[in-house]
Amino acid sequence: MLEVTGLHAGYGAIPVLHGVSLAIAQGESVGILGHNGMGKTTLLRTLIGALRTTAGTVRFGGADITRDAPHARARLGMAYVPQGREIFPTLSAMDNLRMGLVKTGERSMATIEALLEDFPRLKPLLERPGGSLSGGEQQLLALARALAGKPTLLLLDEPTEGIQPSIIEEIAETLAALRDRMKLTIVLVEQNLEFIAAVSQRVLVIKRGQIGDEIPREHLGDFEIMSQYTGVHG
Ligand SMILES: Nc1ncnc2c1ncn2[C@@H]1O[C@H](COP(=O)(O)OP(=O)(O)OP(=O)(O)O)[C@@H](O)[C@H]1O
Repeated sequence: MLEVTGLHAGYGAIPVLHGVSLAIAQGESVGILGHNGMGKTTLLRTLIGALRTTAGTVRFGGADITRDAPHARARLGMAYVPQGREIFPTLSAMDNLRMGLVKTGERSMATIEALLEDFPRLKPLLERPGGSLSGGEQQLLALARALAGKPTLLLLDEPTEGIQPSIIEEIAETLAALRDRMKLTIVLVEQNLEFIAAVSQRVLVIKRGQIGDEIPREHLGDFEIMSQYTGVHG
């Protein structure tokens, strides 16, 4: 479904990605593990088209989208939950969710009502301003808002950053359930070993702007071994 070949990108004259190649099948959930500054956010921003690809190709659902603008990629089914979540702080949680419908133009609330069954923690919070929710609640809201647009590929940038452990576990369970039920394809960049192991079927390691090792499936969840691949500790 997503095929990236020899991807280069950066900021002005500063190169950050030096030939990233990866292939992700429909319905697969792939984690990309890496330290701060290794290019995780840059990779996701290049995949959604917010940063220009300077060399290489991105194919999505068989089409070459390397030069497509972000809105065109969104229309094809890509959704992105950025680091920091970008909830509209003064809009209510419900209005934040409604913003997620803009992509499909849906007017009825059926999608949101169905989604809330997967996000029960949001139900009593819907009238509150988005900015008054805790970090974990905002992350759940950002996920639900992204899913309201009915994406086929969900790109997540460090969803556990700054979030208390009890909600991290809930977010992992919610994502794993959605992945299994909706056959969502997920690309998750993270440095939280436990979370990435709970959500991903495969984990790739990014180092200095390139994909290095793939951690063998049998080692997912063995945090000592995982940390040897990256130097990231659980
Ligand atoms: N807007 C920018 N202008 C110039 N350099 C940038 C910019 N954003 C990021 N960088 C640099 O690009 C490199 C990769 O950053 P990136 O944010 O992709 O890393 P990351 O792996 O996501 O790390 P983090 O977890 O800290 O966000 C870093 O050296 C960073 O300083």
